[in-house]
This record gives sequence, C-alpha cells and structure tokens, in this order.
Amino acid sequence: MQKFNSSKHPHRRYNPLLDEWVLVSPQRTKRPWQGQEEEQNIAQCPEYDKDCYLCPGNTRSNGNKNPDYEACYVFENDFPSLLKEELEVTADTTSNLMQSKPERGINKVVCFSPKHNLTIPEMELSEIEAIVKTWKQQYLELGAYEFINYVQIFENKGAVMGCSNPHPHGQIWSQSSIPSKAEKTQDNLNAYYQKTGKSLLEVYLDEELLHQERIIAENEHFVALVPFWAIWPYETMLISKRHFASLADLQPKEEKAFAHMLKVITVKYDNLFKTSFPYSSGIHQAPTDGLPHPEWHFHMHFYPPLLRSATVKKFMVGYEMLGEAQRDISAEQAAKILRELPTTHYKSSN
Ligand SMILES: O=C1CCN([C@@H]2O[C@H](COP(=O)(O)O)[C@@H](O)[C@H]2O)C(=O)N1
Repeated sequence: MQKFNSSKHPHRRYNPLLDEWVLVSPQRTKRPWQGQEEEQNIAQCPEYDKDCYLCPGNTRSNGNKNPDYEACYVFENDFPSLLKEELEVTADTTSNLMQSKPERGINKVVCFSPKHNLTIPEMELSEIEAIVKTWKQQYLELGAYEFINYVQIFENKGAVMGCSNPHPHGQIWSQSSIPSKAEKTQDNLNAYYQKTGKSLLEVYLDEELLHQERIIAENEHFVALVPFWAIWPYETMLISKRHFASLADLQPKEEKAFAHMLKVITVKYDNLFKTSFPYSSGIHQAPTDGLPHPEWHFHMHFYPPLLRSATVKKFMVGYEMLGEAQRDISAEQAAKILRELPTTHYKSSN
C-alpha cells in the first residue's frame, strides 16, 4: 500500500473555527481549463468620476450629497439591508421547523479615499491607517447602540465580487443578532477557551509560526498566513499576535501594524496575477453585547475567487454545495507563492 502524502493525495482538513471539513485534492492542479474566462476589467478609472455615487461632492442616487471629503467618508446606506426601527412582534404562529424573527440593524458605507481609482494596495500607509481608525471608530459608535450586538466590517472588491462601484469602499452591517458564521466561530472559540483557558487562534498561530510553511508575512503585531483549512485557492487570514477581542482593544502601534499587514497582503495579491485582485474580506471580532468575551481573538479573513489567472475563478458549486468545500492547490503551495511575491506593487515606479 502506498504511503499517504498530503502534497500528492486527496485528504480532508478540519476547520476548528467553523467546525467544518474541506476536501483537498492536490493531484488535480494539472487539469486543463476550457471553461468560463472572466474578461479582465482593465478599463482605467479616472481619479474623479462625475457619475460616481461615492465620489466627493457628488449627489447619491437618493438625492443625498456627499461632502468634499478628503480622507475616509462614512454614510448610512441609502438602500440598507436592515432597518433601525423596532417592530411590534405579534404572537408567534410558525412551527419549530419554520422559525423567523424580526432583525434590526444599521448599515454603513465606508469610502476609503476620495480618489475614485485608488485601491488599498496602492495607498500610502497613512491612508490605510485612516481606514483602520475609521473602522475602529465605527465599531465603537455602532456597538454603543443598545440594540446592536454585532458589527460586521467587510469589503467586496472587484466587479467579479458583485461590487457595484470601483470607487474604493467597504461596508459595515451592524445588527441585533450575531450572524451565523460569527456565532459558529464564537461557539468554537468559546468551547476551546472553556476547555483550555487559552485562545484557540493564539495556540494555532504559535504552531503556524513554528512550522512556517503557511506563513506569508509577519510584523511585530500581526501575521498573514494561508490557514491550514483554507477553502478559496488564495484565501488568507491576518491574525493579531496579542490575544485581544476587538478593534476596541487595538493599541496605536497595532493600528499601524494592522495597516502595514493590509498593505502587504493586498500588494502581494495584486502582484499574483498582475491585476487588481478581487476579494471579499472581513473582520471577525467580539460582539458588542456588553458581555466579556475572553474567547475572542481579533482576526481578518480574505476570500479571493481567482484560481489560476486574472480571468479564471473558482466556483463553489456542485459537490461544494452538496458535500463540502473542496480545493486543488494546497494551502502550503498557495502560501509559498504568496510569500515569494514582492511587497512592491507591480504598478509602482520605485
Ligand atoms: O447612492 C448610493 C449608491 C450605493 N449605495 C450603497 O453602496 C453600497 C456599495 O457597496 P457594494 O458595491 O460593495 O455593493 C451598496 O450597499 C449600496 O446600497 C448607497 O447607499 N447609495
């Protein structure tokens, strides 16, 4: 019988944050591709677009006017997925199998820069630090509402991610409940913490730093890596070295280090296929329910769709919808490729 080799043979990996498995098939990376190719959106954007709803001084689609902002600009989403108003709940008529409940929340749009054509990897560190400070301020402000118990900060970047506008921006959806993925993460972090008195991600990070094979970059306060259980080909995580629960605890030096690591990972991403690299990214951190959350360990996920070029993306369909997530290229191979990419943006002159 042949000896199992994880870089050659199919195997499943366990994700302790979501209590799920992923199928890894490293032997499939050579299969030919005659499927869909996403045409590359290489149209060069101007620094200001008079028709852009997010550009400074422009009027948004519902008539609200943006100020001539010079750094980050935050406004309440004109088409929110959640509403602030409290609703009177009538008697519950559904069965146990059909449960539903009203959900309140506040949606914000965060414009990262007044420049329509700037992206995070092309920003100065000071501009990225301004985004981090804005995220922290929004987390504190939204978390202070008594009916807001969870704040999801995220960015959909690139048309292929359904992003409706190339202007650099992200969103914040804050709400009364803890949404499913954050709740599953919290349950698993808490189970580990109750059992060991330790932070699952702190112990995990120590092991990864020992192995080094999935590490992409590190600075004094943060590590960028491809998680052992990664699903998307170039999925990564930014994990704080210190065990703290949320942006509320981020110290000034950590703010700078977080901004630096955001720059490093997004520059490497753009350098991978020499294109503006699409992704959905988001921060997972403690709820704002006023309870102590010693189990939470601040971290950020990057879920990029591209598979092997600027125009070939991974699809989570078929077996992944019915069985479980599956990937070809291994986490170790993806980490090595990202680790070896330069931290100078391919478009920069210097
Ligand atoms: O005039 C506008 C246009 C877009 N928006 C909001 O901006 C958000 C754009 O974010 P995405 O491109 O990631 O979908 C989207 O949620 C949309 O509702 C406004 O609030 N006002």
